[in-house]
Amino acid sequence: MAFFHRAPRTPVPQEGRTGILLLNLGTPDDTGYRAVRRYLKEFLSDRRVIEASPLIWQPILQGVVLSVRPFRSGEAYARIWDKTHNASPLRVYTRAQAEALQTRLGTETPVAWGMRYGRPSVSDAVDELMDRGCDRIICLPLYPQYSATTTATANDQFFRSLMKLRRQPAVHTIPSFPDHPAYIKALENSVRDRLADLPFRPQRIIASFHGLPEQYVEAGDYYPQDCERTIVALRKALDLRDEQMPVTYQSRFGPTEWVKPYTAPFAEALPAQGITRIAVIMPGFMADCIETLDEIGNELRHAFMNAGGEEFALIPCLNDSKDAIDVIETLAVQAMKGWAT
Ligand SMILES: C=CC1=C(C)c2cc3[nH]c(cc4nc(cc5[nH]c(cc1n2)c(C)c5CCC(=O)O)C(CCC(=O)O)=C4C)c(C)c3C=C
Ligand SMILES: [Fe+2]
Ligand SMILES: [Fe+2]
Repeated sequence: MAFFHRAPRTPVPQEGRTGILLLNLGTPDDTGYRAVRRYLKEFLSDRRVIEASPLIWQPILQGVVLSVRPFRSGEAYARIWDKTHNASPLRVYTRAQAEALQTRLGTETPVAWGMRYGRPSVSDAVDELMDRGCDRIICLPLYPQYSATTTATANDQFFRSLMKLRRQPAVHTIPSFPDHPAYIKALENSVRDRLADLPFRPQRIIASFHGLPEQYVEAGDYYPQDCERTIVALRKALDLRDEQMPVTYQSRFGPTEWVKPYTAPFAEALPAQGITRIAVIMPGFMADCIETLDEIGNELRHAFMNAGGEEFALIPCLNDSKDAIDVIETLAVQAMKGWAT
């Protein structure tokens, strides 16, 4: 096989035609053992995600982790599966975001979406944009806060997909946007809308972010600083004091220390302090997924109620709301201006 891939199927790309590539993490194709195992194997073999030497990690992954975890995760995925679309919420919302952005930008600016792990692959999404005549691609990893385990590996996969192209597009990657005004406005609106619907007034709005191993932060991953930037801006927009919107970290994986405080013990300790009514927002996720709907919406809710909590509300992620598309469109249009002639 030739080293270089085929030329784009559209032989002459249109000079200056820009395509937008939305990237997200990835998700299994169904909730069965095989599909979840395939997804976890690809995800947890990424050395950006698990930095331990493969000589040590791969036997553990192939042995105990991939024997046990697909069953447990498959049950969790089944609880939150979108039965209308027969897909996981992360896939449903990422696709909806891409379609809504396409409608906003019009057919002259093609939009495609891809997943770092699983399908549709980043490479298929790049092919799609090039087939639609793009000679420039703006890549937007859908992570408001930077982490090497998410943003950087999404970009890695994007660059990998370009490696073998004979006719390579010009590229632009959009950086994290932890306190971009459009993003903070969208979060502010989502909190105000949800609170207006609630039959109670939460004493705390916990801001729960996906966690990260401490070691990665010590080595220079500035994810917690980006999370802080988001919350400082959001508290200001909502006129909240620090203690009214505490920051916590969820989704710990494995035995090592992760960034603290951990969401579950933090929330479970609140009823003993007289805090029995809470809401939870998860601003690290642009779309609802297993981590928000099951770990927080199901598991944390039960844990909090069992610890003496009385009221618990989940603030949905931005998903395919008008505000979410405003954020994505603003970022894309700002990036396109950098290429304006
Ligand atoms: C060492 C393991 C993990 C690191 C580091 C990690 C970082 C990280 N992840 C997200 C966003 C998401 N993670 C999701 C699921 C998920 N994450 C891990 C492990 C690590 N994540 C696992 C094993 C899983 C799979 C679910 C499970 O088996 O429990 C998801 C949801 C995917 C879905 O299909 O719904 C997202 C989104 C961030 C933002 C992050 C670092 C900051
Ligand atoms: Fe994760
Ligand atoms: Fe989780």
